[in-house]
Amino acid sequence: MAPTSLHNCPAPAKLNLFLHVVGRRPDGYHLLQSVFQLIDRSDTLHFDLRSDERIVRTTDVPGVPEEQDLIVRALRALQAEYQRRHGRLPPGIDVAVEKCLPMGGGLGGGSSDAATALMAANHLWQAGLTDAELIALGLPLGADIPFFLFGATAFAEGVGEALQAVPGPDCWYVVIEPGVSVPTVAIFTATDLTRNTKAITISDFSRRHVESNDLIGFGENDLQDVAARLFPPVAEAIEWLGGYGAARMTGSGSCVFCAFSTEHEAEQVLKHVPARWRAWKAKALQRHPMKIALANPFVVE
Ligand SMILES: C[C@@](CO)(OP(=O)(O)O)[C@H](O)COP(=O)(O)OP(=O)(O)OC[C@H]1O[C@@H](n2ccc(N)nc2=O)[C@H](O)[C@@H]1O
Ligand SMILES: Nc1ncnc2c1ncn2[C@@H]1O[C@H](COP(=O)(O)OP(=O)(O)O)[C@@H](O)[C@H]1O
Repeated sequence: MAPTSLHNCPAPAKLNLFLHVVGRRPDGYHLLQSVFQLIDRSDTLHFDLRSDERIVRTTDVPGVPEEQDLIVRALRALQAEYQRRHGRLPPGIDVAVEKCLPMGGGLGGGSSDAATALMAANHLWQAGLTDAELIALGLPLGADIPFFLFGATAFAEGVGEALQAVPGPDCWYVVIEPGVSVPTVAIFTATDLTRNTKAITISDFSRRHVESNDLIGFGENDLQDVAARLFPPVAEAIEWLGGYGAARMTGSGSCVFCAFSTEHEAEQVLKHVPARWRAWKAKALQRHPMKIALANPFVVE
């Protein structure tokens, strides 16, 4: 029997270990190449089936009206797909969200929340959609959603929807939140954005990543210079963290990270982070924790 609630569901953050802009689609969207890495810093979501058919967010998310919340939009998209397949709506869901991940941080929090919601509702409704079908539902809502549904370290192409598994690093990260929210659109519309990095193949990536011989590995974040120019705290955080290793921005910013071999090394760096920034350590995850939980009936419910 399917459960009627799923509580304490993790929606982990991602880091873009590198992010290249390799071209543009005819509709103006930028073609990217990136490696996405899950980390163990998460929002937490709670789901309860309702006796009617409404999707209701029961917690306030400052700055995100309920109707615009990617969680609510993802659940409604899956509800409509269920109706198309079964000729009736499944029960509604109350969803509560505890935000931990900063918005506009490049950690993919909103997309991860939506992906966790799709996985949870697919289970609660016994809707039976495959990962590929959930990815097709999620992609129009946000380009990072397919990665979270994929659920493991991935080499991503297109706008982020063409995903192939790559071995994930076994390391710890120090992540600094520079205290600014970067709107993705502001970075992609900048005239000085580099849009012509040479595309590589996944085997180029694997070889050059090993050759690069440092933990952060191959590549650059092509969005970083624009974000650092428009948002000076991003530049300051990169410069400060760069004193301890190769520091890089994730996604379109604002967060900045550096990789370390051990938790202890990450803790030592954290002790010195200037008080004006929130900073934390996180471990690289090999697999999405929600996928692990849903594959094990004794963990969920
Ligand atoms: C850059 C990345 C990398 O992981 O992540 P974040 O930093 O947001 O986490 C993503 O590709 C973010 O994709 P997504 O989350 O869909 O971006 P949105 O905020 O919806 O995009 C806002 C606007 O940026 C432009 N945009 C976005 C993605 C892309 N590949 N090309 C674009 O040109 C479009 O004009 C779009 O309307
Ligand atoms: N559940 C949600 N959590 C966070 N942001 C959301 C959510 N739903 C919609 N959004 C919108 O998505 C934007 C990007 O947020 P987020 O995904 O956390 O950052 P980023 O895209 O930089 O990784 C927010 O500014 C907000 O307007």
